[in-house]
Amino acid sequence: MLRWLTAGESHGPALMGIIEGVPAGVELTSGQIAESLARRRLGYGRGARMKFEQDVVTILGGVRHGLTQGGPVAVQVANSEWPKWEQIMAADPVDPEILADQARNAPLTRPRPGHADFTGMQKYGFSEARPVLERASARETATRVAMGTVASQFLKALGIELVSHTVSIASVTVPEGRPLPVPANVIALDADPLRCFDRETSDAMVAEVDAAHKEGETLGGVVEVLAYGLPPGLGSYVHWDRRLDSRLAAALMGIQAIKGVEVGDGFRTAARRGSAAHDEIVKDADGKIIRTSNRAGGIEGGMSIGDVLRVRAAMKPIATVPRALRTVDVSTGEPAKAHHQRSDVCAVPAAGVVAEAMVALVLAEAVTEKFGGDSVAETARNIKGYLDNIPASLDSIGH
Ligand SMILES: Cc1cc2nc3c(=O)[nH]c(=O)nc-3n(C[C@H](O)[C@H](O)[C@H](O)COP(=O)(O)O)c2cc1C
Ligand SMILES: C=C(O[C@@H]1CC(C(=O)O)=C[C@@H](OP(=O)(O)O)[C@H]1O)C(=O)O
Repeated sequence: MLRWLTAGESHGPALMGIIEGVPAGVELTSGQIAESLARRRLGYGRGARMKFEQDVVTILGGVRHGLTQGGPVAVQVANSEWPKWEQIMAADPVDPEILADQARNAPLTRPRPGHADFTGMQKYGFSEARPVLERASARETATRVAMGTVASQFLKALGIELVSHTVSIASVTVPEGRPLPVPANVIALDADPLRCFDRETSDAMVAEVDAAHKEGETLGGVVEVLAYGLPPGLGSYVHWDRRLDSRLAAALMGIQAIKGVEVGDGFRTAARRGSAAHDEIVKDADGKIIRTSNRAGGIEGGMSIGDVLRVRAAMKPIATVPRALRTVDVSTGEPAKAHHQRSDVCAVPAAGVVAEAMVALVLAEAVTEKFGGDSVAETARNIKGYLDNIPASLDSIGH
């Protein structure tokens, strides 16, 4: 069993994540987590905060000399901007006069449409939006990426590797039928301004972000996560909440601003006829059972089939639109423009890195559930034993 939790606020001293159930012997350093966090800050169209703020990683438990020890892994991501927020976000009571002096502590009474602000105030009984947005903010995804790095390192030791990339920014989309990026392409992908695998489309995406920026607009888009090297049989058809697809969908929908999830060809499959929608089972020249296509995205019946896993997530445009949206000032009851200080124009490339982390966490959980193991070597032995015992008549890809 693998479980994890995050804590911390957007402008707090640090974010914190704890992941429990990671076998011993997984290679992990704070440098690797810092590298993943740096990938999350990438992307053309992110706001000023990405430049001046820094994530400072400390592993507080569960790792010794670069290897997990089997206990919970605790990671702190400290915020280099904390000194500016020390009083406003202090855990302990602060002299109200000191707070009254700080312009950035002005009550946020103009809730932003598309954010948790308004309903969060109703639900938790706050008179302004600061306490809501501090926790609702996608700053928290830094911890998810830290937790996802632990999961990815575990998966990597078992030969499972993930790739994420940007499929579209607004209506600019990678044309259908382009080859999928593979793990060897990750460095090139991270070097692309929008983490897009198609040069021409990436150029068009940059132009789209520039145009939106100029017009005081924001953009969304679609990201895709691929997982290579999965064995068949992760997840199960026996109960809805054990299905790998339902778990992936929940994990991806749990990312701030994600409004749609697709497994394999997803919504595009719905428009096809049955004979053109599925992946036929045939024998190759060596007598191995293979699929003629991978429209299902590597999942059938809620289980991995041993082919490449492919899931997509659709992100809405950033809600803090510079050309501010209409709202009501809840302190006066008067119509107003929504609070806006700064924001990303587009955070789709970052969302891809977060989606990759969430998929890694779901897959690592599914692996520990099926194969167990107190050490990564034991997990690997258990996978081998399972694969070796699949009869020759069922010999297939991913096996
Ligand atoms: C990586 C990332 C960065 C984001 N940056 C911003 C931002 O700068 N401004 C903003 O208004 N929303 C941003 N969001 C989205 C909001 O956090 C999100 O829309 C809000 O919390 C409301 O949640 P919902 O969209 O899921 O309903 C970002 C989301 C992600 C995943
Ligand atoms: C800080 C991060 O993302 C933030 C997520 C976010 C939001 O509303 O979700 C809004 C922005 O913060 P602010 O409103 O303070 O400018 C982003 O910069 C981060 O990803 O590390």
